[in-house]
Amino acid sequence: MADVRSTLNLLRILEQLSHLVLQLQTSLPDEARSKRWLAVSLDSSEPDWREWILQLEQSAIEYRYFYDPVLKRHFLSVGSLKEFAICGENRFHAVEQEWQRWLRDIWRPSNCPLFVLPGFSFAPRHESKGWVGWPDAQLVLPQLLLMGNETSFTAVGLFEQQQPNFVLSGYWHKKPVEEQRLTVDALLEEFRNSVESKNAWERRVLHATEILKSHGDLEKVVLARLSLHATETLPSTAWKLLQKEYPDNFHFIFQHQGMTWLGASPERLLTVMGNRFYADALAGTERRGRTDKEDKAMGQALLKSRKNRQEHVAVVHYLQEKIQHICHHIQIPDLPILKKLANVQHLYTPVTAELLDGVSLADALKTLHPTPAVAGLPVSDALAYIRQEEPWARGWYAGTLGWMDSEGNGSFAVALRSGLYLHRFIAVFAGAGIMSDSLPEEEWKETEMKMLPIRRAFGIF
Ligand SMILES: C=C(O[C@H]1C=CC=C(C(=O)O)[C@@H]1O)C(=O)O
Repeated sequence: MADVRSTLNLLRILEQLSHLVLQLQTSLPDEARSKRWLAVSLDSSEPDWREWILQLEQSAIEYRYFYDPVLKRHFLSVGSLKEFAICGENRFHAVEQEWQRWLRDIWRPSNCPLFVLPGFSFAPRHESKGWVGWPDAQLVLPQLLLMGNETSFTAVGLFEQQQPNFVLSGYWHKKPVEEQRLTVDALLEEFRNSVESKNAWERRVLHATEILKSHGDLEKVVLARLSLHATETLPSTAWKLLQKEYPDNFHFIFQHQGMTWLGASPERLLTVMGNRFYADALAGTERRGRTDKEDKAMGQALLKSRKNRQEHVAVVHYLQEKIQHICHHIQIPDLPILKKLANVQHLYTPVTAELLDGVSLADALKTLHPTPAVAGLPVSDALAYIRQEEPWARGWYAGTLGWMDSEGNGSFAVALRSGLYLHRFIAVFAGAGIMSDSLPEEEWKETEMKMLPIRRAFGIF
């Protein structure tokens, strides 16, 4: 009976919020009457994130979920009152401005928090090809927001002032609409045609090393690949496994037009909290050892590996150079440490700083995304190389997504160790940083290791 209880739980929360808003409407201050939306919140205990996601997956209501391991906080955004999608270079600022516009049209009591979960692709699309149905950036104003930890949560309901009844319940048991199948089928076909053989991908790596050796501007390029698998596992089940195996990663599930984009990323792009700024440099990879002794030895070897250290230092320098335009009081440790995940270990350097006055979250996102860890160095040359040489569109793989609140705070992860679920298929993505001395076979193995978490979570061995 767990299902029924949880279904009722979410609906009951919405019902309570709906009663609150009806009460509020009788005593609204004048300035509230001209606003389009009203928001109300309630605090409660015993959140059931897992059951809620399971229930949402079985409904036709689109939702977005993000877990921030630094704050140890879950964010869930359910349904959609309004959507904003945009393509092009100006996407970060366009999203921020749209959010500000929406905020000006929402009236809420002073203690009612608000946030959204925006998502951005790897790079603005230059042609219309690839990832049909997915814009370069997307923002949704949900009907219901839930945020909290394992023991308590805050629920926020958003309602049209003119029509404050909640709209979700009617959709609860609906099946996904048929038109979405066309987009899903088109994307599946695109991915089928994008899968490369081991030989073909290694040829691409070899070609990149030749370019890198030719002493042009390009120092490093990240080459990615995808694999496509039939699966009987549902995203909510995969997510549960990922949460168990990778509790310290950023977890995300973004539903869009009947598709589910999900992952468990080790890499934070940035966090902004007031004027505090945090970012991670993550580049350089080795597998985990089979015993403690082997694992330690492999970690030490990674710390000493010339190729990996070079790759890592280049990312750190890049970050340092970039953020000095938006930050001061920058603190970066001299040496990387190891970030150990269940299947791989990475070289990792945490970066902290203070934002300069007047710098917004969108400024910071635009400054840092995409990083050399997912593009290469220099970033603009690497992007040009990827655009020309990568035979498929990355879409939202290696993009960025996270949460953003009404005060301009937010935290964004790089969408790695990720996959797109399309009606019983999972497309899995991974890339590897290619330097002039990279060995194609080793890089292939590295992408296989990086694909393992998503493949395993979907029952693919
Ligand atoms: C591009 C990916 O990983 C990046 C992040 C960490 C380490 C990386 C590396 O060692 O190549 C990559 O730069 C991926 O997971 O698809």
